[in-house]
Amino acid sequence: MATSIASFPFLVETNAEASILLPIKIKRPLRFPLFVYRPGKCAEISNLNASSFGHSDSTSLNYGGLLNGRRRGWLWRTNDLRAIGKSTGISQDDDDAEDVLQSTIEKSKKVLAMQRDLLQRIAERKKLVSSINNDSIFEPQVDGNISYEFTDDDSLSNDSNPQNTFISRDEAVVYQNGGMSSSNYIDSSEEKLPKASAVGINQGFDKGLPENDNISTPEKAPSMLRVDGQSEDGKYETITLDKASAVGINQGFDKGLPENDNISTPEKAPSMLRVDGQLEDGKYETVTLDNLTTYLANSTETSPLKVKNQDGVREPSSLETTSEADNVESEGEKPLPLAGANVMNVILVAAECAPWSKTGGLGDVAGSLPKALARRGHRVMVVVPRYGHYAEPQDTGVIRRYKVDGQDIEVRYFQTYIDGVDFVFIDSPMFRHMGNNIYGGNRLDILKRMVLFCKAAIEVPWYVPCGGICYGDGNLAFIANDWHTALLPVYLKAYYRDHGLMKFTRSVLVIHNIAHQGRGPVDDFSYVDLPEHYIDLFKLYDPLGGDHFNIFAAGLKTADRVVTVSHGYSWELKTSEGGWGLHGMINDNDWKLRGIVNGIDNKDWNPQFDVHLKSDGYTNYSLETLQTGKPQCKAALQKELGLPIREDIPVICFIGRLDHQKGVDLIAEAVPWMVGQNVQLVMLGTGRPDLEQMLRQFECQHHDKIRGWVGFSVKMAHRITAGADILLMPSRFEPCGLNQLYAMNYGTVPVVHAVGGLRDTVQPFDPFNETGLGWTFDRAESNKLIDALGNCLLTYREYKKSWEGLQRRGMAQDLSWDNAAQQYEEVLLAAKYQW
Ligand SMILES: Nc1ncnc2c1ncn2[C@@H]1O[C@H](COP(=O)(O)OP(=O)(O)O[C@H]2O[C@H](CO)[C@@H](O)[C@H](O)[C@H]2O)[C@@H](O)[C@H]1O
Repeated sequence: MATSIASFPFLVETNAEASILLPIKIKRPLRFPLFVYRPGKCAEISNLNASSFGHSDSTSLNYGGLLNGRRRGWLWRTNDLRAIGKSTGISQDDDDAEDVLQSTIEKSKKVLAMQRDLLQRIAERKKLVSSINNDSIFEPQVDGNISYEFTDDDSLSNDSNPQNTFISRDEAVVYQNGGMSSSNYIDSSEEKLPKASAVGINQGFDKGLPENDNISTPEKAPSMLRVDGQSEDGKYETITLDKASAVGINQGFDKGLPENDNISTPEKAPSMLRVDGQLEDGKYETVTLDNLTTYLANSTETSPLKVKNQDGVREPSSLETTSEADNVESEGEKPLPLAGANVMNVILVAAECAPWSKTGGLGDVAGSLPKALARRGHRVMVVVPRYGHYAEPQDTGVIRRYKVDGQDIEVRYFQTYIDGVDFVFIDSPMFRHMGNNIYGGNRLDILKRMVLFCKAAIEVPWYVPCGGICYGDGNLAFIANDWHTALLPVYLKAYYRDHGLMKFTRSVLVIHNIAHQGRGPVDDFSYVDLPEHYIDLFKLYDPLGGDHFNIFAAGLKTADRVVTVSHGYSWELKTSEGGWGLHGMINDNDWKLRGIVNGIDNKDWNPQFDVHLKSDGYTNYSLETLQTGKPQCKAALQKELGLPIREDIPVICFIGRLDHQKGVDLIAEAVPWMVGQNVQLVMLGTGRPDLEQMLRQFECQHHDKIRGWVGFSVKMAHRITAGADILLMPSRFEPCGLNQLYAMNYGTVPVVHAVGGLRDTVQPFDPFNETGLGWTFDRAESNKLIDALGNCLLTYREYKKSWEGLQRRGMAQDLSWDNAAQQYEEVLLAAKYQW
């Protein structure tokens, strides 16, 4: 019986031209040729032919390797595959072939068993996750690491304890991409890492495995595959495969297995694993683990695999499967991505991105919005400067040079793939060692850094392969953020679109804070390196300073669409008070402006999973355990800060930048009143030196009631949010505000100035109807703050049920990014179809 390649949709035959993974942990000489790519030198791909390994058979046999984790690998001997499928030129009645056949059947069974195990673990994890939070937006992680080891008997073996097998530091996998660049995805910072879990993704072999079964190479076999996964320890792993390794992801098991050996597909398997493939015709496909089994199951002869091409359009591939896939129980049709046919390539460009770099809310947004867009099915990248040495990103080997102020500056690109998002870091001496002083230096220093950053970021889709494939400039939208990257839309136009390049690339500019605009004297124009006539975009008349140079202005005019981070702020931006000199222009461009309220990262900022609540007496809690968990966190906070541990005393907190915007001076004015209220006040912030000093002074003066923590501590921000009862946000203006969202998610009741995003997100408490989420006051004045806080304290003390209702309503909200991501998608689409 002939078995066509349709049974093995991912099973491909490699040839000498194909790049190949380094096999790892080979315990005895291989008997087969091995193509080895040596890092950095594609010319050194060497064909270690059969004789190199003491084997006389010169038949081109290959090893497919799928590196798991960052360290673990397994090897698949193509010879075996041929033995079951394709005539290799080796006599099929050869005893060896029979042996190989038998061993392959054995291996197949093992692989199936492992797959079952993986799926079971996935199902368990999924059950756990769904029991934790039905509404949770975060993606469950795979902890079912299945490993394959190339053992002495040349068989694929499964290590029952996946944590036990590792490859050493110098064992690496490198891919080579068209000679343009190479990327080493192995993180050498860890001595030992768990093995990959993706290798268990297959659907079996062929029953019976007839002697002369052929395996033919599909016309359009994936030439580059990538598997990304998150392991139990939270480490991320990226594996790039080529054709040779694609054999590891195969399909079709099963003949010869017991009748009831069906594989159950969990309702929704974790999507932490992703397989990206590029077809030979340049088309691109993505399979995540959450859809992989369905993907495979659906890919019958009559239902060809759906693939996503580089333009994001899903279309059938020539890869097909046989009805063997029917042996896998699928729980239903794989739904299309939420974005449907609208999937796009999206690149968010920002000056900071949590957790690597963060000075405020922009970092949070850059770290979490892209993940929500990716969950909708878009191919998403974040580009951010590399301010220090970060553990996850690896050097892609891509080097480019850009002119800044007449000098050629070299940049390198680092890359990692986490939660469905490619994070690309631009490395240059100009960014390096900035640490957390991201915006340090004088005006021109920052300007030059941003010129370099925007120039380098815009060409990432051309030059930086992610998972082996560059994004390209078709069906692509950039999301630039604040003035730091407002040059990007301008460069897109001036350098590219004006010259017929990047014709299908669009830009969206997000206003997080209009107060910072990248202003300077008109002469600053010489630093941005643009044709003379572009100066008009930057020139702005200011009643105070006359004509000046304004980067935000140029970005707002040039971007295809503009978003700001709440509806309230989009309205305020158009007023002379809220527009900070740009209101006229924003009014002129009103047609392309939209307000979208930020979401929060439900994984990082979730009291149920918060990693900062796992020690020092803190505890994770949820709506169900609010009444015990939150008081425990409060006591732990009081203890950590050296305050009296008193459950009955309300803890009021403030977290944020110490500047005019945040209204911390209004809190200062209210402090004399507050200390008479038998409350505790905890303030965390950095910023203006005078305000920092003020915090210290309050702590000295009222040591039994006030703590002023001067510094930037993410851990303390989380702990304070969990342990406090009340959050104060008397911001003078607040485009969105994230702290009030975090607070509500933690059952901490906000008292806010009703402005911008604060007004949008904190519905005032109505004691008659028991509705609302907190207290608001309508003017940024300390007496207004005192009024609102007074009512809040009264409710806290006298109306416990109402208080609990406030907490619960806050926690029950869906504050996730999913809703916002959908709205961003609409904006991206509008930009896409805009000419
Ligand atoms: N000392 C400290 N230690 C630890 N963490 C600290 C800290 N000071 C601040 N943070 C953290 O920084 C973030 C601040 O976010 P915000 O949205 O409140 O303000 P920001 O003004 O920076 O952001 C701008 O952009 C965001 C995103 O769009 C808008 O929400 C906002 O209105 C706009 O002003 C929060 O995650 C907070 O916990």
